[in-house]
Amino acid sequence: MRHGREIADHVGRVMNIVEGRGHPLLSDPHHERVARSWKRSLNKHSIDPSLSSVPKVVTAYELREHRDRIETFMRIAREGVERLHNELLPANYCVLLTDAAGVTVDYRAVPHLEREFKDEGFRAGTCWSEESEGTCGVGTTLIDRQPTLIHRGEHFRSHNTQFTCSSAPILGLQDEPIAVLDASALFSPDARESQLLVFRMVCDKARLIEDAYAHYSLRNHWTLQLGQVAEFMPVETDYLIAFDDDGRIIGGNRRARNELITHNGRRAEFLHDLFECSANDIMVSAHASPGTPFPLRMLATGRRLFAVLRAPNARSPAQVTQSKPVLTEENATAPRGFRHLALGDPRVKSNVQCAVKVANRDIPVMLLGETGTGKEAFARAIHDYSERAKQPFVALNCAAIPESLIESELFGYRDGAFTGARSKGAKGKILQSDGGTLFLDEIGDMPLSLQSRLLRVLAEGEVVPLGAEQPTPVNLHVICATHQDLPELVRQGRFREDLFYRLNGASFMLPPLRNREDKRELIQLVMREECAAMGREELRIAEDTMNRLLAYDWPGNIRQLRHAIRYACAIADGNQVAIEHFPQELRGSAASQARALPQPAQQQPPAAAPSLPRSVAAAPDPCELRDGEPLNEACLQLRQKMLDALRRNHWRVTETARQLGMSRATFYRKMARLRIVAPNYLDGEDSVVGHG
Ligand SMILES: Nc1ncnc2c1ncn2[C@@H]1O[C@H](COP(=O)(O)OP(=O)(O)OP(=O)(O)O)[C@@H](O)[C@H]1O
Repeated sequence: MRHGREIADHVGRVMNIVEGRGHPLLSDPHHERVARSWKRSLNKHSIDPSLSSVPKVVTAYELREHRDRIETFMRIAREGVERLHNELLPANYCVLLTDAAGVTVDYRAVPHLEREFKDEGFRAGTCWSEESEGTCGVGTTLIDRQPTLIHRGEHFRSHNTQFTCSSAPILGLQDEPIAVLDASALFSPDARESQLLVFRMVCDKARLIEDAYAHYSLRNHWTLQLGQVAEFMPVETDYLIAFDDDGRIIGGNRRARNELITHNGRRAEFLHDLFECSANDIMVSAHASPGTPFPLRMLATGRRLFAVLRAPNARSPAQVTQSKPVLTEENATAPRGFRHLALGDPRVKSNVQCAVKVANRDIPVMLLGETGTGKEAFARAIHDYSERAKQPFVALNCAAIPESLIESELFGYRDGAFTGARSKGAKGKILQSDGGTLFLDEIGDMPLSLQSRLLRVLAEGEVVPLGAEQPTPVNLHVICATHQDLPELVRQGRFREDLFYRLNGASFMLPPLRNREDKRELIQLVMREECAAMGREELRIAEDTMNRLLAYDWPGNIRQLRHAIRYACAIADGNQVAIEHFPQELRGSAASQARALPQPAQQQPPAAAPSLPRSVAAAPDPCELRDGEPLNEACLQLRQKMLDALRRNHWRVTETARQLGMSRATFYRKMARLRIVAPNYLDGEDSVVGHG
């Protein structure tokens, strides 16, 4: 109950302001806002400032209607409201969430003060709009769409002049108010400053809820989550930007709308209007290291941010095929999942066109091509495009693990199936990929004895783990890959013919890098990815270096390209990557190949220093090959011998070279000449390709 004297003083202050007799507080922008609100309350809403009745409460039926209208939002907001309530409870603040009409749809009381708050009108259903209450935290926030602290005598109605209310708006994607979050206390110190911390807490929680709802509202689009510090990205969204398959900006959270998307009064339409790269580049960077923040630079300001890309929530395959294909350049017509692979090479393009047709037909796929041509990347793209995308993609490289282990790796085993088995058994790769895709790399290295067991899995859709008696049903899409000539292995009796036909539902030959027509685009793309990963976006490839990279024959294909570029980017000091920054085998070879390229005399690169001991380098080599020349019979035999020995030794080069009576350097040189590259390009002391 307010005393008559207090009410009279309050009304006197209000009238002084409203009737323009001034007040010292008016110099402050906050008090200017309060004054404007007081004027609205009196002149527009015709509210009596002396009124001391409790606020209006809507009926239970009306409250249900108010809640129903924002049911989903309330579900998302609940966590934020709860957290604020828990934080402020010890200080005797109640927390409320109102809708855009100012009606309290969610209310958290202070248990030991519940009656007092209720008597003053704090409860579910109370309407705190400015039209009803005059100046108050919620009402003035809704009108100004700004966080507002209305402290004690700043309220308009005398009934509310003991309260302190910190309120913050929660806006939708079009800046329309959805709700207001508010924390109020019945009693507080006189000084307004005593409330600034609570005010800050309310603003932060309102932002948290608004961002969570923006994430939800934009879930069916591509979204970029952006932040200033990579390490903060997983826990806090600074900016959120959504875009469509064309790279056109759909919207974003409030900070992104105000600070990024609209700059100097102009609204960016596409991602490339905003960043120094295209949507295509962003897709590629994100694909290279899923879930890891990658750097992006703002076009207008040069400011660097970190980004994480999130794919749209699952769309039906029909929607995916109808959705306009992404991006601007060569790959504009490639379907989702394949865009980073198809950069303009006609063979890759036709592979992609065919792959999308079989992706959802459960037709086994066989991928052929030299090592490092991107067979696994292609297999993943098929999986990502297919309806199985949300299920596991499980890969097994049959050449990379000893024969004796393939069986348990693939089929799994029950507890105690063999000596050394883990006591709880293990789910093999086949069962791990149940519902998804099993990628069998280097299928030509699958031991004959296991080929028949694999055939049974494919034919009968069930697997019997080692030591188990009963088969377990399994549903998987098998994609296999090999760089070997499988029909030849079939002829030699090393690969089962029936398994070959079972696996070969649709086959795709991935071209070697040296024959790809989009070699330049691939080099640029890998360069961008590697630079982004190192945070060295300023690095560029000099044109003469590019020519030499284009002329090199890349026996290890895209894998070798990626490693070479990664190495060069790490070595280069300035802004340019030059040929001397690349690994030795590339410098030597590129130098000789580049001689054929027409180059202005002054741009001739310096001859690369020979890397091999003179005696070895000078020795006549029966396997000396010119660019693109097929391997002759002698070379093929030596290649097979080296490959067999490498596999026996699990690709340990030093050991293999020793067994074959060659120095390590000679062995490396022959590997390069004979286009042998390890299935997994190992790093470290025994790396199969030495740099330097
Ligand atoms: N289109 C592409 N664009 C960029 N990078 C690619 C592309 N295709 C493959 N890569 C990269 O090349 C490397 C080798 O790719 P992947 O493992 O798919 O080749 P592979 O043919 O399966 O090799 P292997 O036969 O030795 O198993 C990986 O680092 C991959 O990221």
